Amino acid sequence: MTIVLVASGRDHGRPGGRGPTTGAGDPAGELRVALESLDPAITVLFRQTDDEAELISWLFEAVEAGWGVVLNPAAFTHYSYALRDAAALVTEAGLPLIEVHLTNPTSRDDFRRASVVSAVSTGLITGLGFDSYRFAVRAAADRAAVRAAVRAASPTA
Ligand SMILES: O=C1C[C@@](O)(C(=O)O)C[C@@H](O)[C@@H]1O
Repeated sequence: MTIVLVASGRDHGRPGGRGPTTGAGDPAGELRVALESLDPAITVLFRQTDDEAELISWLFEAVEAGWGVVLNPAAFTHYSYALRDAAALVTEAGLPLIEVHLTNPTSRDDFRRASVVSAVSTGLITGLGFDSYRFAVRAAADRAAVRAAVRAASPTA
């Protein structure tokens, strides 16, 4: 089962940082350790950028490939209707999209109280640092597995 982890935000992509590296590279540091504890049947692909158009293109790619998505939209969370529409295509295709925030944005600035992505996300995990990614990958993989099982039991579902 393949889950693509799509992250924006400079902290996530810093060379030698704790989060995903750029492109499809290996994760660094804490995130690698966290994801190594997951089920080996789950393949996690990493994508990191601060470019909105690139983020959107990766959501289109997930729809075409049938991948579940873990998405940290960083500040795009709070205003990007373009990203929201692309996220909606993922969930409308029956694929899980788990929105992730390392912090709890609602306890920060007022403008962070609203997420324009949450209404179309399968679920939301916030405030658990890098564990947010681990739980989100787990949730996306579980959702995809349940859907596959339901489809196998009832091909018209
Ligand atoms: O860039 C980020 C990081 C963030 O998405 C998080 O992971 O906590 C929360 C956002 O509000 C902020 O703009």
